[in-house]
Amino acid sequence: MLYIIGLGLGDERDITLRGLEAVKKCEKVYMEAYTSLLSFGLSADGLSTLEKLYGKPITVADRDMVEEKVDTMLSEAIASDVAFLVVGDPFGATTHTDLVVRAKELGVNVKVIHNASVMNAVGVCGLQLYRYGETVSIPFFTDVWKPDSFYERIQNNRKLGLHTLCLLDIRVKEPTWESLARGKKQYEPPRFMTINTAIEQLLEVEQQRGESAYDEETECVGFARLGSEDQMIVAGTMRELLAFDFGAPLHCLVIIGKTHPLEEEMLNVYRHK
Ligand SMILES: C[S@@+](CC[C@H](N)C(=O)[O-])C[C@H]1O[C@@H](n2cnc3c(N)ncnc32)[C@H](O)[C@@H]1O
Repeated sequence: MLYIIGLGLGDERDITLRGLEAVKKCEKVYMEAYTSLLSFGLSADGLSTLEKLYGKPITVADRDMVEEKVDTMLSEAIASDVAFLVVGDPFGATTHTDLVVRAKELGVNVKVIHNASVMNAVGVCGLQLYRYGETVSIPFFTDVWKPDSFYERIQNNRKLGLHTLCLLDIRVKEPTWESLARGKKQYEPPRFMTINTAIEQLLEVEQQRGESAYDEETECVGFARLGSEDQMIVAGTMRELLAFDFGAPLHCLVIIGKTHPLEEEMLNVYRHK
């Protein structure tokens, strides 16, 4: 059996009882470590906290492993119980549907154990979850690569008065261009996009497109480390949030659409002072 288990957003204690029971009976435990991270990170210490709680070693499954060596994990799950841990919910934002499809093709039984996701935790700011449009991802720009397909999506959401959740790029174990050219992979240090960088990039694209999808005065909410003890939630204009220090990752941003009075009342709790 392959158990795909959501860990929630805060720390090791956010796993559900059902999730913990499943992990405890699994012979092998993998942890997906490239689409999100727990608030205490994936440092040696962070992992050993998880390992201590579960009473067994964890294999960190990076992008290479999940994309290239997934069949090894699945063949283990034919004969024994294997856990695949995902921070947040396994089907929140990045869905691991490809893994489920591949497992089914190989005749592996799959059980999913859900948990909280960034997709619902943003509800804490008071903006109603059913008033959101398409979620967008903001990738890190380089000098020569500035993909901006998020712009139309934000524009469309805003035309309909809907809020937009912007998920911010995470670069973990990305091979450097030079190493790819040499054929021997070397990796860049991990990078997590801040709300400040996201807003800079959003405004850069608006300046180029000039279609007034949003501007410096557009109201947003910035979230850092949602679900952890020191989570930070600040509502303000893009200009205000651009200068605000949200601290350690992970960050995400909501661009506010048309609001209901009750949403406004709740947003006031988080207004930038
Ligand atoms: C692929 S999504 C998260 C998927 C995860 N499985 C889930 O359900 O939450 C990753 C992005 O969500 C945002 N994110 C995830 N956890 C967060 C948190 N605790 N606080 C703020 N943003 C978070 C960040 O922008 C991050 O780059």
